[in-house]
Amino acid sequence: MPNSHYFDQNPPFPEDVPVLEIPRISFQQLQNANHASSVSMFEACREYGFFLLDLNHSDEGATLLQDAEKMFELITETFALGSETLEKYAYDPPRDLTGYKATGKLKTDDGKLDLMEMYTINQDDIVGNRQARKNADSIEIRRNDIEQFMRHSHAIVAAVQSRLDEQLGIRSGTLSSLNTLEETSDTSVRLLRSQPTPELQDSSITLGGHTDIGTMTLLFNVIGGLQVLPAGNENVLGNWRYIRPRPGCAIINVGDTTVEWTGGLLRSSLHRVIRAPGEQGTVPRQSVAYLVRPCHSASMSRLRGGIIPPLKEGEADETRPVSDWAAWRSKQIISGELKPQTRGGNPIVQG
Ligand SMILES: O=C(O)CCC(=O)C(=O)O
Ligand SMILES: [Fe+2]
Repeated sequence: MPNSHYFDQNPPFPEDVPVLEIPRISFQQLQNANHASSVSMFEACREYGFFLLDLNHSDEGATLLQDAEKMFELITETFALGSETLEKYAYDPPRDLTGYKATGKLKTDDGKLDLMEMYTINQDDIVGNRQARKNADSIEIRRNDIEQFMRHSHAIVAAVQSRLDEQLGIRSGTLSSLNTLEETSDTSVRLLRSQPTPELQDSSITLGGHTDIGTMTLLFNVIGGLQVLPAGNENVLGNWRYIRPRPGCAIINVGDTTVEWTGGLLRSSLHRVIRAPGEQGTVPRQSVAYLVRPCHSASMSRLRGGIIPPLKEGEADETRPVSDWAAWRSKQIISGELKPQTRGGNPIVQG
């Protein structure tokens, strides 16, 4: 998470583990439409599908760091309720992913079961786009804090998307207009927590390999364990790289929906969470993700204009509504028809 005191309270990230060196992009520079920062951010979204967003030196960034601290407090309060209480708010997959997910509900890549507890809170519930849902008490008490975190995260993602619009050469505001807070969507705040597992191997998987299905994800964590499989690498243990959490920074990653919209120019990378490296594996791990999904009314079809490649002969536009598309993809993954893998990152074809 956010601020350095959280990092100081925990064992350090070890120096001797393989790390993916993703660029650290200053949010202040992106706000100022700094050209070099926008280009680096765009290139990172194409090459890695991930970058670090440095929130220092920006008022909006500082506010979001404070909001994220409150979400970390909320994680502690929520999971302290215990799984028996939280089961009353259990999620109902595949129809409804909001609510509590206990450990052991998902298959991991090694054929075992996941070790991550999650509680997912839907945007519409929090901003009032639909009738409020009854959540665990810890969440009900902090509705206002959650709304602030959501609105501020959303504004930061929208600012990033504006720079992507420019780099893609499409009309300003295009990407963010497809995932507004004003319309219903499956956008959510996800609270994640895993307990240390001293009895298990260092490489034990906490949350299996996946790509995020939505448009973009903004993530705060303090303890390592998040890993990315860099594009072009076979999915074997030695090829995965850690993303090192940094104080004052959020981790941003591109989701599958943006890959669709950009005709595969941007990349959504395969990532997972394994047991935290070194001494960090001895403490509980918390993270908060803001997972942006397109509005229910948005289209999944490829955007037109700029450097986005037009559909080739024989290629059909995606016409399914966003919810059907997401349900179809989840079903393919659950049934094993589609192995989750890195998508997009295609070369730019000069017209
Ligand atoms: O906990 C993390 O660091 C990553 C979580 C994640 O990838 C997700 O919730 O989609
Ligand atoms: Fe993810």
